[in-house]
Amino acid sequence: MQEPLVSFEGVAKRFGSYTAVQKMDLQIHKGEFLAIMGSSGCGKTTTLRMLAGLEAPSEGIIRLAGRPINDLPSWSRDTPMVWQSLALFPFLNVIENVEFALKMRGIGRAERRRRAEQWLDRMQIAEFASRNIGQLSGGQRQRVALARSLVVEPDILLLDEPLSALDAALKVRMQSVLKNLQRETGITFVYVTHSQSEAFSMADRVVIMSRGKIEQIGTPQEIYRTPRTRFVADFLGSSNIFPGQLQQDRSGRAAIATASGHFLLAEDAAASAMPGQSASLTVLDTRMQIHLQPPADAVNMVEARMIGEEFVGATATIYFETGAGQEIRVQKSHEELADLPLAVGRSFHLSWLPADGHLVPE
Ligand SMILES: Nc1ncnc2c1ncn2[C@@H]1O[C@H](COP(=O)(O)OP(=O)(O)OP(=O)(O)O)[C@@H](O)[C@H]1O
Repeated sequence: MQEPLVSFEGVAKRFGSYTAVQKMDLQIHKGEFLAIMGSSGCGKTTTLRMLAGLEAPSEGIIRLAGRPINDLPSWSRDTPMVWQSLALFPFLNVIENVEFALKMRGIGRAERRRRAEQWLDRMQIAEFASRNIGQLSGGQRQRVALARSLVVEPDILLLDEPLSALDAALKVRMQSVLKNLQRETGITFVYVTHSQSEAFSMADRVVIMSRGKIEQIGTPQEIYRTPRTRFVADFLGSSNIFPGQLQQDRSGRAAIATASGHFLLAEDAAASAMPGQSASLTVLDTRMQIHLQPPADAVNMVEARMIGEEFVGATATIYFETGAGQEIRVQKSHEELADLPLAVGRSFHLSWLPADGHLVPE
């Protein structure tokens, strides 16, 4: 296995008596797109700032290509790292902004012009080379800022909420620009965001943080399908969560007793389930079925009253409430719902396979 490009080993950061990042262990591999995600104040930016050398860890070691960098200022490191900033120089035009870092590095005029033009071309903004920054749209500025970061060909690019100021359509376009660029150049991207759609659409791996701690690290698919903690399941918002107590049913199969009923667990979850323990069962909203009549073969089923619906593009989310007051959401395509007489107030039966349920500790 290749040595990680970056490793955080027991890294903590305190500001006075406040701990912003707790004992973090994290490895970042060369060429990967890593997103760090979490709600406001969870320590994402502090983590990025420590990597950039803008903040010194209070504890632990950060290594870059094997070398501790805790006390090594960014300019004296062997591995070039750039912090992508949107703040362009208003007194320089587009190409001068892109050339600026090369000029600072003492690269000659002809060479820096050639390289800057190459990057403007790559970002499809060559036609704006001599425009003033004030004459550009948000998305064009964003591309200039990226060209300016990438022209120095860093090994690592650090990005902190780079798309937050853009409108929804532009955001989606820039996501694919960024992802393609990262793939083509092989530059390691460490990308801080609070947006799930950004993290999940671009990153190879996602780190989910809460209150200065890593809750889960994994591919977007792993995290989406099997959130490992209650926090992650809540944060992603795509799972139904049934808090309860683990137990064995009469035939010895592992089950969970919840306010809305007893539900059987998949075999892999059953192996680690200790009867009597508190836990929550999570079931993705896309894995639940809606029936008007209870099907004879359903293993896990609950009766619930429809309380609302929401349509986004090709999918619909239908909201239900069980007799115990638990809200359940089910996401389906319009075709899948076509034969159901959906109506607010009507009762339905919701089912899922034991294999689609995952346990998270309480
Ligand atoms: N220089 C500082 N002095 C004191 N507290 C700080 C300092 N920098 C950050 N903090 C605190 O540390 C915590 C983590 O901050 P950080 O900026 O890393 O959060 P974040 O996850 O990036 O949040 P956001 O999404 O809002 O930017 C916050 O509670 C913040 O107030």
